[in-house]
Formats: sequence, structure tokens, C-alpha cells
Amino acid sequence: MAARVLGRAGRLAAVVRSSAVRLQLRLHGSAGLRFGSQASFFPPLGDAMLPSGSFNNHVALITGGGTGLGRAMTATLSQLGAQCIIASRKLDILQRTAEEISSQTGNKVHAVQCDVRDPQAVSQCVDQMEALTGLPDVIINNAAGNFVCPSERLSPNAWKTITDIVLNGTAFVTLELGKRLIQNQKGASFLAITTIYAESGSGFVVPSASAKAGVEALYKSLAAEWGRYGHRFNIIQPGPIRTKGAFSRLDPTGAFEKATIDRIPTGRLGTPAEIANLAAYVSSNYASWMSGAVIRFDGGEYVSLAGEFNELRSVTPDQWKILEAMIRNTKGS
Ligand SMILES: CCCCC/C=C\C=C\C(=O)SCCNC(=O)CCNC(=O)[C@H](O)C(C)(C)COP(=O)(O)OP(=O)(O)OC[C@H]1O[C@@H](n2cnc3c(N)ncnc32)[C@H](O)[C@@H]1OP(=O)(O)O
Ligand SMILES: NC(=O)C1=CN([C@@H]2O[C@H](COP(=O)(O)OP(=O)(O)OC[C@H]3O[C@@H](n4cnc5c(N)ncnc54)[C@H](OP(=O)(O)O)[C@@H]3O)[C@@H](O)[C@H]2O)C=CC1
Repeated sequence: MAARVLGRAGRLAAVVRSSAVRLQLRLHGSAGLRFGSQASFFPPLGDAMLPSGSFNNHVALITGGGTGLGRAMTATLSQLGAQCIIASRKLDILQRTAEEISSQTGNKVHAVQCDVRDPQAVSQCVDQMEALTGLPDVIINNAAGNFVCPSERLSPNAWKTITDIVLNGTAFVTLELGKRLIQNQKGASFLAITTIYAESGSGFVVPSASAKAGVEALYKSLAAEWGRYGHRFNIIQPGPIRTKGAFSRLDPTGAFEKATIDRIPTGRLGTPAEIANLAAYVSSNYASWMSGAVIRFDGGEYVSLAGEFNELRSVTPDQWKILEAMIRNTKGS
């Protein structure tokens, strides 16, 4: 009897061992995780989410509003009634975007040239803005610079260029407007667009990660300090959303995009319209109790990257039977 049981256990152990080897080969040999078609569960909606007129009589400044996500946020705010000012270095692009959005929404979008790295240029931009629209109700710090690069290849000027745009630029815009708003006793919503790796850090984009982390500290600190002046400060951390500006500098070959989609639990990239809806909500009076918030908006990518055992998603039900038998077999050991 005992011999029969031992014999069966031995055969089971052998099966388990050989299957485990096959499983290990599959796990380590697999080129990447496959999520199948779950993206169909999570269709992106493109329409503006808030009621029309939500931003009537509101003025919004969007840095980097001529392209990519900034452009999408401008389009949504404008559609919802805001008078927008978009500011960045390339006036021709700003003007084209401003004309296109204004003609679609019927609400004026103003284009103002400004290099956010230069505090004097920022001050002049705010002068121009005051003359055009008055001080803003909504400020979205969206302008950024970035590229992938091994840190040992970064020159001091490369480091300075990225951190100047992202951290100093956000600080210059925020402090210049904050001071003037305080002087005029006018409340406002400030929103900073950072990224999921502001929290985790990331190799190969170290100046961006460091500067975005600084922006988050800046916004959380001011949320605590300037509530008394009627100012809210919030942060959105987007995951990957295809824009020419980001993908040309971070995924020049296109290889990263496929691997990224494979590891996003919702099975797809985000869309500019989706983040524009979130930014509009956070900047609106519907979110007037929201301050100091850090909102991760990434289809689940951050937690997918973080969890020690998440790779077990690729284990099949048959393989689970074997694994479970192996684990149960340890009873009493
Ligand atoms: C696919 C994954 C998606 C996930 C995305 C997650 C996060 C995304 C975060 C983002 O921020 S995306 C936004 C990206 N958009 C932009 O970067 C738009 C604006 N960018 C630019 O204008 C330029 O790319 C730049 C370089 C940031 C600024 O331009 P400019 O002021 O004209 O600088 P220079 O060309 O003079 O360069 C300054 C300095 O930097 C060195 N450098 C430039 N490119 C590289 C590179 N690829 N590798 C290494 N070093 C570089 C350059 O040589 C200069 O240094 P020197 O020492 O030579 O003077
Ligand atoms: N797309 C994505 O997957 C993700 C994007 N993000 C963040 O979203 C935001 C928008 O990025 P995205 O739309 O993808 O990329 P874009 O490159 O399209 O946007 C960056 C904008 O910043 C402006 N800008 C750059 N340097 C300066 C400067 N010195 N002064 C003023 N404006 C400047 C650019 O305009 P100009 O060249 O005219 O100056 C451009 O409009 C950024 O903060 C980025 O970090 C975060 C995570 C993911």
C-alpha cells in the first residue's frame, strides 16, 4: 500500500518536474506577454464629458497647447466654452492650432510665443495674456522636453535643457501667475501633467524623471500653501498616449510601443481625447474640492510593471494545475 502511494507520488513528481521545465522554458523564452483582445472591453470615448458651457466665462492657459496632448486639452476646454491661451516656442504651430480650434468651437484661442525656460519671457507672456483676456482661471502646465538616452551619454547641457523646460519652466509659469493671482485676489485651478515614472523613476529618461518628480513636489507643496488664496493644485500622470512629440523622441524605432501595449492591462494606449476629458474635469468647478491629488491615468500600466508576480498572467489553466500540484505537494515539508 505504502509502496503504491509512494510510486504514484514519484510519477506525479516526475510529471510535475518535466512540465515545470517546459513551463520555465515558455516563460523565459516568450518574447512578451500577450493580452489577447481585452482592449475591446475598454473602448475610448471621444466626446467631451462635461456639460456644454462648463467653462463659459473661464480663461485657460495651456503651455505646449499647440501640439499633442496640450492641443487636445485646448480643444476640449474651448468646446466647453473657455477662452484659451496656448503658449510655447513655435509661434507658427501655435497660430495654426489656435485658428483650427477657434473655427471649430467658435471660441477664441490666442497664441502667445513663450519659452518657459526664460523667466523674463514667461513674465512677458503673462503681460500679454492679461492684456488679451485677463488673468486665467485655469492653468495647465503641459509643456515638456524629453528623449531617451543612456545617462552616461548625457552632457550637462542635455540635463539642463530637460530640467529647465520641465521643472524650472513649470515653476516660472506657476510662480508668475500665482503671484499676480494672489495680488488680484483671484482663485485658479493649476494642473501639472507629469508621467507615471515621476513616482517610480526610470532609467534612460533620468532628467525627465527627476524634473517631473520635482514638479509633483512643487504642486503638492503649493496645494498645501496656497489653498488660502483660492488656488487648487493637481497632477495627472499619463501613461503612453501616442503623440508625434513623445513617440519620435522616446520610441524612434516603434519597438517600444508594441511591448508597451502588451503589458497594459487594458490592452491599448490612451487617447488624447481621454486625457483631455480628465484634465477638463480636474480643472472645472465640478472638482472644486480636489486639490493635492495625483491621478494616474495609464490603463493599469504602472501596477502591471510593478507587481512581482504579474508575469504569471501567461500561465495557462493546464499549467496552473501542475503548479498547484507542486505547491500542494509541499504540505508538511
Ligand atoms: C513611447 C513611450 C511613451 C511614454 C511617454 C512617457 C513620458 C513622456 C514624457 C514627455 O515629456 S514626452 C514630450 C516629448 N516632447 C518633446 O520633447 C518636445 C520638445 N523637445 C525638444 O524641443 C527637443 O527634443 C529638446 C532636445 C528637448 C529641446 O530642444 P532644444 O532646446 O533645441 O535643445 P538642443 O537640440 O539644442 O539640445 C540641448 C542639449 O541636449 C542634447 N541632446 C538633444 N537631443 C539629444 C539626444 N537624443 N540624446 C542625447 N543628447 C541630446 C544636445 O546635444 C544639447 O546638448 P549639448 O551638450 O550638445 O549642447
Ligand atoms: N504622450 C505621452 O505618452 C505622454 C506625455 N506626457 C506628458 O504630456 C505632456 C505633453 O506631451 P506630448 O503632447 O506627448 O508631447 P509634445 O511634444 O507634443 O508636447 C510638448 C509641448 O511642449 C512644448 N515645449 C517644449 N519646450 C518648450 C519650452 N521651452 N517652452 C514652451 N513650450 C515648450 C512644445 O511646443 P514648442 O516646440 O512649440 O515649444 C510642445 O507643444 C508633456 O508634459 C509630457 O511630459 C506624459 C506621459 C506620457
